[in-house]
Amino acid sequence: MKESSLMESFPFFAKHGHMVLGCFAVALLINLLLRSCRGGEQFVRPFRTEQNHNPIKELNPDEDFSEYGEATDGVEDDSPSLPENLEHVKFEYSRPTENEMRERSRKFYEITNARRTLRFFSPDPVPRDVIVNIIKAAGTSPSGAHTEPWTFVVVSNPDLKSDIRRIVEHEEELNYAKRMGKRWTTDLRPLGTNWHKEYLTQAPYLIFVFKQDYGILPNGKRKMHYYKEMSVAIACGILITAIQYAGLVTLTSTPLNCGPALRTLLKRPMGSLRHQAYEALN
Ligand SMILES: N[C@@H](Cc1ccc(O)c(I)c1)C(=O)O
Repeated sequence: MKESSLMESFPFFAKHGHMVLGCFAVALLINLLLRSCRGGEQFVRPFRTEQNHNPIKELNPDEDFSEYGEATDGVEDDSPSLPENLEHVKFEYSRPTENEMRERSRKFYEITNARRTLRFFSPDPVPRDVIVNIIKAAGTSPSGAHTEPWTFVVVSNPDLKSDIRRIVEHEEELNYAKRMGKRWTTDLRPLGTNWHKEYLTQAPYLIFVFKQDYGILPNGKRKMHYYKEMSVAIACGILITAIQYAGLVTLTSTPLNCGPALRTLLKRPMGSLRHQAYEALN
């Protein structure tokens, strides 16, 4: 399992600083990890074909999920992962006029063009249902074989945020000092980034996005996930855009080398060999 590269599409310019004062804030951390299991507050989007199903599943962190087990079997099975008689959702469409399209695309561009990657946030609270809607929007993303290989974990607890900040700042200090190297740190200099991550305790919400390398079928077998990184990345794009559309602000970040410690803190399932080694050492 490898950590994704950090996504940085818009630099933060000091002159935009005043724009966020008084705004609601959301810090977004993207971390690509193993399949979902437990920890924090967790939202999982079910198949859209499941009618009358509450799309948000809130898991009790103390619940025992061991019954789901580890997938021990391969996928040499002739039954598909989705139901054979999968019910398809009816598509309703009415084509807008060209002028309507022009206007809608222009307005949408204006909204996306106003997004900035920020490293300071207002601690003002944001209604929880807004975050739920945003995650539901991200969960409408297309995915390989409709496997929806993602888990969103939302952290708002101040103690947990402090623990996360401690882990990230510790690793990032090493990253900047040793791991990233001269070229990388030189390229980042104009952006003014460093290992101090006050925003991790300032922002009202941290959203972790976990990649599920595979799922577990009801019969305990492994459910194959296809194009998982691409699928998760598309979902992240929708997530960020939904946050922007709601009038909130974000930082998209993948703190290098923090995966194992964050997985452990957030009680995520064992991931890479590196994570297992980390667990063994701690
Ligand atoms: N993870 C570090 C370094 C960093 C920062 C921005 C960026 O676009 C890239 I690529 C890397 C940090 O978050 O400071």
